[in-house]
Amino acid sequence: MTTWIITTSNQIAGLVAMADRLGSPVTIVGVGIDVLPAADRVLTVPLTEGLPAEAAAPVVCAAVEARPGDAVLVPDRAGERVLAGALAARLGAPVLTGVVAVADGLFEIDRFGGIARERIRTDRPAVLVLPGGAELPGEQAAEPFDESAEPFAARITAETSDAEAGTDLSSAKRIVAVGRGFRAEADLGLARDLAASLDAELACSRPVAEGVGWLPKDSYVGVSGQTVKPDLYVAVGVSGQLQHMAGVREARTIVAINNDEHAPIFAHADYGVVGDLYEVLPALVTALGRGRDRGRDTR
Ligand SMILES: Cc1cc2nc3c(=O)[nH]c(=O)nc-3n(C[C@H](O)[C@H](O)[C@H](O)COP(=O)(O)OP(=O)(O)OC[C@H]3O[C@@H](n4cnc5c(N)ncnc54)[C@H](O)[C@@H]3O)c2cc1C
Repeated sequence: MTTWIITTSNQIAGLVAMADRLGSPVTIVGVGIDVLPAADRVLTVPLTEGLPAEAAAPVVCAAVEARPGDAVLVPDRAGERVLAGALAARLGAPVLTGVVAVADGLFEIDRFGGIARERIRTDRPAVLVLPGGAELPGEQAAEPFDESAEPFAARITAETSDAEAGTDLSSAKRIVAVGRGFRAEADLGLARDLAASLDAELACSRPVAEGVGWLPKDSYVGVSGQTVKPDLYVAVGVSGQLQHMAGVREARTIVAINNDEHAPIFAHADYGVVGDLYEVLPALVTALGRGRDRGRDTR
């Protein structure tokens, strides 16, 4: 049996951890990347300039000779999800998301934000879409995979960059998450100040991204968004509904700031501030600044 990891970057610590649990020899297939973390076998599917990773799907499918019992691990990122779909179609394999445990070929999956757990056994390979995780050092030069399969004829014709994009929340150590407690988009500046003070990334609840569109869609945390495991998660004006908290279960410390003492978030928080975020955030940013200044004085 083999565990396959398909990736376009070295941000695969989460996948390597799952591969360790599966215990089979590991083959990493890098798409458009040729120096990868060490594994039993490391292959690269080269990408010519202007070709998006998704276009390499036919070549990636040719490279992955998965057999029943094999697991194919793919990071939960936009381009790679397309590769997961192509591989599943080619292998006749199920795509499993939310896998939390594997034992003897039995995959355990959280359902409904973790209130139920489903167990799945398959007599085919399984394609698992998982949070990629932190970056690992590139240690092994990959062998090029030479195959006659033609990539799709897609081309990158233009690129627009989003000021907020490019953050992989799944590997962030500190996160400030904003919810609908903010009255206006401009007020998110308060949360950005706090994030800057804490050297944290900015995330949000689903309505902030999908509803009012104040932050990009890949910024929201929860059962249908990102799964995160930071050391510190500061939830500001977030009510703490089950669907949101499902994405935060592995956070080490949760701090909640909410003006409703009965908000569900307080049942999940290690520390809670019952108060108006419009007063609490500026005070917190000032206090953190003072703390830093004091630290400088004593050096
Ligand atoms: C199938 C499904 C999937 C979903 N998936 C997700 C998901 O992945 N992620 C997700 O986040 N949601 C998801 N949701 C939505 C989820 O159920 C909640 O509706 C959502 O998380 C609520 O977002 P919120 O906490 O920002 O807003 P609200 O629930 O409106 O909470 C706002 C909070 O701000 C507080 N507040 C208001 N004013 C202030 C103030 N001045 N100072 C301090 N606090 C204040 C309020 O007390 C309240 O607790 C899903 C829903 C469904 C049905």
